[in-house]
Amino acid sequence: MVLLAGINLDFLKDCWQLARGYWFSEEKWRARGLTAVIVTLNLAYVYISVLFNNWYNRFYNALQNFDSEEFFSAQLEFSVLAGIYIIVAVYQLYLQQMLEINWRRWMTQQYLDSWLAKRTYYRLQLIENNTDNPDQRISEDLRLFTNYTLRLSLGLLRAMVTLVCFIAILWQLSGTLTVPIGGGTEVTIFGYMVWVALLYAIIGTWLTHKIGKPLTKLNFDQQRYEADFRFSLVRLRENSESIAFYGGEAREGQSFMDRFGSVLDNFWQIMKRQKQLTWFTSGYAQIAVIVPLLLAAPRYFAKEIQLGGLVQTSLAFGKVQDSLSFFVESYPLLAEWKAVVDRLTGFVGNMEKVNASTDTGATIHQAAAPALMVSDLNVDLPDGRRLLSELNLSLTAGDSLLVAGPSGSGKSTLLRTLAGLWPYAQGDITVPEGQSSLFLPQKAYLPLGTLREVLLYPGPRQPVNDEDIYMAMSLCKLEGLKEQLDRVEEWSHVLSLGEQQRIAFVRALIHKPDWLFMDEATSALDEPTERVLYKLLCEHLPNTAMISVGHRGTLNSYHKKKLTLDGVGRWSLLTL
Ligand SMILES: Nc1ncnc2c1ncn2[C@@H]1O[C@H](COP(=O)(O)OP(=O)(O)OP(=O)(O)O)[C@@H](O)[C@H]1O
Repeated sequence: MVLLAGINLDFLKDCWQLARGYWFSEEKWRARGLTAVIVTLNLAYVYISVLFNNWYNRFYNALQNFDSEEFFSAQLEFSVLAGIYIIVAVYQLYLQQMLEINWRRWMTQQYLDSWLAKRTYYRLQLIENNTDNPDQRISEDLRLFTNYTLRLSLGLLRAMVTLVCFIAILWQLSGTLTVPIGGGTEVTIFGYMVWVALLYAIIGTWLTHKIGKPLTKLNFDQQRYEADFRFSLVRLRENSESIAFYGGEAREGQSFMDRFGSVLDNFWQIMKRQKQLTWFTSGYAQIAVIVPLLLAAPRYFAKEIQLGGLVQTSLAFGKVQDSLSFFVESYPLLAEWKAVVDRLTGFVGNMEKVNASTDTGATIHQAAAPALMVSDLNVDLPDGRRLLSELNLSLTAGDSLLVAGPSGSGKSTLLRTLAGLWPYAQGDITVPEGQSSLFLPQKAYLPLGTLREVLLYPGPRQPVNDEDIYMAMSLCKLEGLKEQLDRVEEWSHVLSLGEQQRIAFVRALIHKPDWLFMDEATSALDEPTERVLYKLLCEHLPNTAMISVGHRGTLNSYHKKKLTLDGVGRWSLLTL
C-alpha cells in the first residue's frame, strides 16, 4: 500500500529497522528521556497556540467594548503567554538538535565500527552490486536520516494535534448554517466552517501537489548536475599535472561548460515551475485571509458573535489549513527521506552480506611454528576462474621469496591471500604466533598529516625517537626531508613516486616486521637505489622474511627463492 511519495509499510519497516538501535542501545534512557521532553514541548507549543487563539477573542472583544481594564489585563496575559512561548520555542529546537546530534554520533560510530570490522570496507568492493560511495552513506546520509526522521515525525505529530485542536475550536465557533434547498425545506449544517476549512485545504493542497510535483525531480536533478560539475572541477585539480602536460585545457573547458550547461538548463526549468507555484500559493494564501472572514461575517453582523469571535475564527481556519498543508509541503522531504533510507538500507544489507559470506578465504592459523607454511592453497577470481592451484610453500625467518610471472597472473592476489584479504581462496596458511607483518605496495598509502605520522603509519610497535627516524631516513636517502617532519602536507601530491616508495622502506626499517610483503615496491626507483634498499633490508632486518612481487630481472639477486606463476593455476618454485 503506497501512502505518499513512495512511502509504504515495507519502507516504514526499513526505517524503523535503521532507527530503532539507538533507542535500545546503552544510551536508551537518555534518548528516550530526551524524546519524551521534546514531544511534551511540541504538545505544549500546540496548547499555547490554542491559548493565543483564545487570547485574540478576549483582546478584540475588549477593543470592541472599549473596555480598558480588560484591554490591560489581556496585555498582561499576553506577556505571560509570550514568555512561555519563547521558552518553549527555544528549548524545543535546542533539544531536538541535541537529540539529532546524539543520535547521529551513535549511528556514525556504529556504522564506522561495522565498516572497519573484519575489513568490511575492503571486502565490500569485491561483491557484486557493491555500495557506491560508502563515505557518503556514513557522512551525508546519516546526517540526513537523523534530521529528516526527527523533522518529519515531530512535524507530523504537531500537525495532527494542531489539526484536532483547531477543528474542535472551529466547530465551537462556527455555529450552524441553515441553507434553504427550495420547496420550503432547509438543511442545517453543523460546524460549517470546519467543512469549508477542510475542503479549502484539501483542494489547495491537492493543487499545490499537482503544480509542485515536478519540482521534486527537478531539485533532485539539480543536485546531481551540480555534483557532476563539481566532480569535473575536482578531477582537473587532482590530475592537473597530466592535463598540463597534454595541454588539455580546451577539452577540459568544453567539458566544464557542457556540465555547467546542464546546471543552467535545469535551473531555468526550476524557475519556471517555481513561478507557477508561487502564483498559485500566494493567491491561495491571500484568499485564505478573506474566506473565513466572509463566511463568519453573517453571524458577526447578526450579532451572534463579537469581533473577538470573528478574528478567532479566521485564525483557527488558518491553523487547520496550515496543519493540513504540512503533508504536501513535506512531499519533497518525504521523497528525499525515502531515498536516504533506501540507500542506507542497501548499505547495511551489503555489509551484512559481506559478513555472512561463505567466501572467507584461506584458513589462517597462528601456531608456535618457526615457519610460514602454505598447504594446498587454491586462489580463484571472483567469477570462479582458477589463478593458482595447490600451492605448497614454507618460509622461515630470514628467507626471501620472489614471486614472478606475467602481468595478471595473480602475483598481487597471492599476497592479498597471504594477508587474509582475498576471500576467494581455500587452503591452510600457518603463520608463526605473535609475529608482525608489513605490506609495501607499489604506491604506498600516505595518510593526511605530518611527515612523522606518514613515516610511522599505522603506528610502530615500540616508541620511536627522532634519532631513529633520522637514521632510517638517511639510510633511505631521504635526509633532505628531515627538517619537514612536523609539516602537514598532502604528501602523496608533494613527493615523487620514488620518494614515496623510499618512505615505505623507512617504515620497514622503523617497524622491523617479522614478515615483509613487497608488491613492486621499488618499481619507480633506479636500479642502483633499488640495490641500496634491498641491501639495507638484508643488513638491518636479517631476521625478517621477505616476499616480493616484481618483474625486474635485477630482483633475482636479492632473493633466495623464486615462485613463478602462469595465471591458470600452475606454478614452479626454484632456489636461486
Ligand atoms: N577485485 C577484483 N575483481 C575481479 N578481478 C580481479 C580483482 N582484483 C584482481 N583481479 C584480477 O585478478 C587477476 C590477477 O590480478 P593481480 O593483480 O594479482 O595480477 P598481477 O600478476 O599482480 O598483475 P601485474 O603484474 O600486472 O601487477 C587479474 O586478471 C585481475 O584483473
